[in-house]
Amino acid sequence: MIQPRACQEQDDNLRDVTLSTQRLRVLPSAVLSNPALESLDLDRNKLRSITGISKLCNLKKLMLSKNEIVDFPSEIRSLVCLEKLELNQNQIRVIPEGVFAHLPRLKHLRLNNNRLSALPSDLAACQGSLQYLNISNNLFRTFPRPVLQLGHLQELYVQNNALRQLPKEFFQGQSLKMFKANGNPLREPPSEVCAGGIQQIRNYFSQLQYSSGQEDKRVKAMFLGASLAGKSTICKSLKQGQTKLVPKEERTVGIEISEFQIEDFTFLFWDFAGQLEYYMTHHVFITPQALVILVINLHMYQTNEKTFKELVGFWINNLSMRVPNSVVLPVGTHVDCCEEEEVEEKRHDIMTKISAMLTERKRNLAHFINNLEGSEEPEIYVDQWEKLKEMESRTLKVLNLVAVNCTNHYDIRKLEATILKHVKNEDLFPEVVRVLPPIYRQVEAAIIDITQSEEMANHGMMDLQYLLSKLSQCKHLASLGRELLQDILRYLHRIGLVVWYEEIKHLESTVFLQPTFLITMFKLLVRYCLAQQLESIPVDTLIGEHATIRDRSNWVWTFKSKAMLCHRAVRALVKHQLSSEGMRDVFEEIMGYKPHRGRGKLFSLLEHFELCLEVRHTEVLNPHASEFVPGKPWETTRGQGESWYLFPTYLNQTEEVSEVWGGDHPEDLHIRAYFSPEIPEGFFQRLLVKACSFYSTHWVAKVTCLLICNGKPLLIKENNQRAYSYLELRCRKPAERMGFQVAWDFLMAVVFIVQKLAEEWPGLHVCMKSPCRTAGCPAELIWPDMDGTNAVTKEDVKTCGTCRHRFGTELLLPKVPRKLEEPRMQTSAHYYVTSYGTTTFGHSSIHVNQQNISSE
Ligand SMILES: Nc1nc2c(ncn2[C@@H]2O[C@H](COP(=O)(O)OP(=O)(O)OP(=O)(O)O)[C@@H](O)[C@H]2O)c(=O)[nH]1
Repeated sequence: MIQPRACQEQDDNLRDVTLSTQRLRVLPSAVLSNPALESLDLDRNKLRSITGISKLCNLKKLMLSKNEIVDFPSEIRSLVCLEKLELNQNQIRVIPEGVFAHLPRLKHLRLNNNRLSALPSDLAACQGSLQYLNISNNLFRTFPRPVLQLGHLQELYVQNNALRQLPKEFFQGQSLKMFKANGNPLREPPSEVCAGGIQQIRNYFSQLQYSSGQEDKRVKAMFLGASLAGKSTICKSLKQGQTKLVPKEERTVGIEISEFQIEDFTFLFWDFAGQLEYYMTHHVFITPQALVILVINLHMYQTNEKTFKELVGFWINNLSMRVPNSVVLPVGTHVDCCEEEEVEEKRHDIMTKISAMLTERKRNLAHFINNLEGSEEPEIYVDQWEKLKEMESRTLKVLNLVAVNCTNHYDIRKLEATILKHVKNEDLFPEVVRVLPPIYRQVEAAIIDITQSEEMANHGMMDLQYLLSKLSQCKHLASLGRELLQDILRYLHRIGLVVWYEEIKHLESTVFLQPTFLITMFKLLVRYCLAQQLESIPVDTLIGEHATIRDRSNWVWTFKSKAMLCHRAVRALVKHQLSSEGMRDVFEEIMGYKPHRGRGKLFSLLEHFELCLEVRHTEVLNPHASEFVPGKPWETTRGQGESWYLFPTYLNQTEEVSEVWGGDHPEDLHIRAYFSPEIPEGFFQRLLVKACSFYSTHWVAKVTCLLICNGKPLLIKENNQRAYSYLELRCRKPAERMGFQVAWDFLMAVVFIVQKLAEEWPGLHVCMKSPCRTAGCPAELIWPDMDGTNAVTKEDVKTCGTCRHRFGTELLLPKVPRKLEEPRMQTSAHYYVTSYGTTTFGHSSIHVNQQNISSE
């Protein structure tokens, strides 16, 4: 029977009972007979009702998250002392009137992940007490009116509903400190404004007091597809309203951006280069809420799996992972080079294969969900189950393929009409129309004037303060303050018109008025044939950087063998490339003014987007290293020689890591992170950058990486095969029992870096498994949820369902057995990476800022 953890040990006055994850269907009578109870945690059970709870009239906290409640339990009205109520992740549709009127002390209410579309009006009775309300992931179409009266509310979460509008009255009070509304088709204020936070929303509404809002109809269209598909041709033809054939030699480098009008819609076209080398920057530029135009050269297309994968499948997979809610319009070009039936046959083949891909994705997700539901303990997989369910609800909308001959004016007009028809469809694009205060448009127009003016430098970079003074010179913008300008820039950044990375310290006061230049910066170091570029740096450029031909040879050697470049090499390379593109004048601006000092804007960008990593590259002992004196702070010696940067994209060897690791051993602690549908392009390289910033002793290679922590090695290997993509993590089996804690902490830290990174691909499913330790046994153990509140698993021994061998749990999972004499821990150890640089192990955490580690 049930073993209520706390109840077992309870004395008569027990006030706090935890009964989570017990598969309860009814409340145990032992609990109901304890009226002194103040806190009852019933998370993750199978409760449909909580009959009898009204007896617990002293209850202050009631947690019922992740149960099977459909009808709101009205008995809660008797719990008049209640301060905290959690009913999230149930199936509640309606909350009756007459419950909250009796809960005047309620401070904290979680109702997220239910099916609510309204709140009862008596919720207003909690206005003196309620501070936290979460109604995210429900079905609200309008903002619930009772919330307007909650004058003490400090946190409100309404994400992932169907809200179109937020009421300005709600933002008039000053108590609100946290508000999240992403995932709603908001027009007023638009999501891009809401993303700026409460103050930006308040400013937005106060602007609307002076003049009424204007409708802005704007669409970002991204042209994706393989090289030479015809992306630039379509983009330019649509822009100019006539056929505009692009010569073959004029390949797109990086991304090109252009803006134009069709009727009253403003289109921002992002034309992505099709060459593989640029895929590394896609995570920066492929953003949600855009119309994706997937361009396919029908002449090149063959009705076989291989060309489908290359020209279409690759993109569909990437879009499903990165922007799973997108609308995709496939456009087939070169129909003039095909027979009429051929076009039809290929169109049919492409559409059939795309829908087969989407069906397969759905089937895989359903299969994962079934696996979890059918497992022996489904309740320990609730988080994974929910994430899969959410993923299942998001799918690409792929429209019918339009076949065009780009040399034909009529076909271009036809394509234009099709695009317009789709963007006018509110079901497809609920967020196309945004209501904005007129000042937003005025600032935008003034910025466009500035960028087109004579005095504007080619690079389009401008200091924020200078921009403000320029804009203030415009007649109607004289009163524009810094805060409002920042709001508007944030908005323009989110819609893609300017680029302003305020979150990067080094760039917070630089606005890129022409985003194309930013892409020019990226492609200085993320490009095809970088080694040849390095080899061709002319002697006078080398001399300018105090380098010799011999240095250049060394740079080439280190780059080819280790994918590393030193600071001087980067400077010389960038100078050389800028000169050959006639942009030598921006060199100092982007690389910093003095050699060896100051890293310049380029590195801030590359590091922020995890494209490179500053590494140590010392081959000799350092005679200047400071002496370690026990009890005194020890400082690592910095500034020894030059900085080196690792560019994992260009790694091509694997031997070095294998040599240091010394080969796999059957005894190793061994786990796998499975990726579905596949490991995204650039994922592994970015993982290397992240993980190696945490662990400064590391060896890296093309598909493997070895990290060292406390002298212990951890190996990460990538295996990206179709339908079998995983990262393998290995540690040596510890010699004694307590060594497991250290090994699992290390593995877990990397697992959390993997999971954190995977969040950037909302359509990507990552599942952790431990293979059975019997040689040849194919069984794998799926890891339970790691939500920090539950012990990973209760047993100390696991039996393999296939080979029936029994193993100590610590060999398979991060569950380390307690020593017998050890007292029971109050809370289970938990781990998470809260932001880029913080990781928590059990009860302590470390903050990592690049390679500086400090404990908190
Ligand atoms: N005959 C014919 N030629 C086309 C058509 N569409 C594009 N082209 C030609 O195909 C070549 C490649 O077109 P682009 O528009 O440069 O292709 P892209 O997809 O931008 O290529 P990348 O810059 O490599 O990414 C150009 O020479 C175009 O003139 C078409 O429908 N018919």
